[in-house]
Amino acid sequence: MTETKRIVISSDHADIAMRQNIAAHIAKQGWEVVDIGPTTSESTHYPLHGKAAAERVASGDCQLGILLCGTGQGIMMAANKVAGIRCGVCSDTFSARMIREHNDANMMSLGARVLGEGLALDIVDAFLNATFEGGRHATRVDMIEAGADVTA
Ligand SMILES: O=C(CO)[C@H](O)[C@H](O)[C@H](O)COP(=O)(O)O
Repeated sequence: MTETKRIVISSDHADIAMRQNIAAHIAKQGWEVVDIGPTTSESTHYPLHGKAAAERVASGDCQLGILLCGTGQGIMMAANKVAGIRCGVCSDTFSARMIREHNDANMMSLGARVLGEGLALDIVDAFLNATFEGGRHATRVDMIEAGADVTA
């Protein structure tokens, strides 16, 4: 039996259309997409949306999450305040692949005012198609989660 793949996506007001187009793109790849972002471009606050999406991942309701705000930075900071979340901003496909392969990232954020939509979709694909390598990288991710010190 194949497990249903669920991914949460959210954003602030920076680019609703880009978020919805990314959601549709991901859905075509067999993911159940849980879009909890705002539906209008009325100004809102990225900390609220970053936290709400991160809680979906931290609870296990969704395996992965994609976030957008103007730069991707603020919403990433909000998501990373939730225990168990490892979220990075990506503006290139190499980083998007590596944060899965090496950092076991469970969320990625994008700068909707930084990226064109074509590049954003390629970055999303790189993130979704990569797999955590484990090994020495698992040791390091465990250190992140434990808040390990250099003297430990
Ligand atoms: O980029 C962001 C946070 O890192 C957000 O998208 C904010 O909206 C950004 O700070 C711009 O704010 P504004 O209210 O849209 O001018």
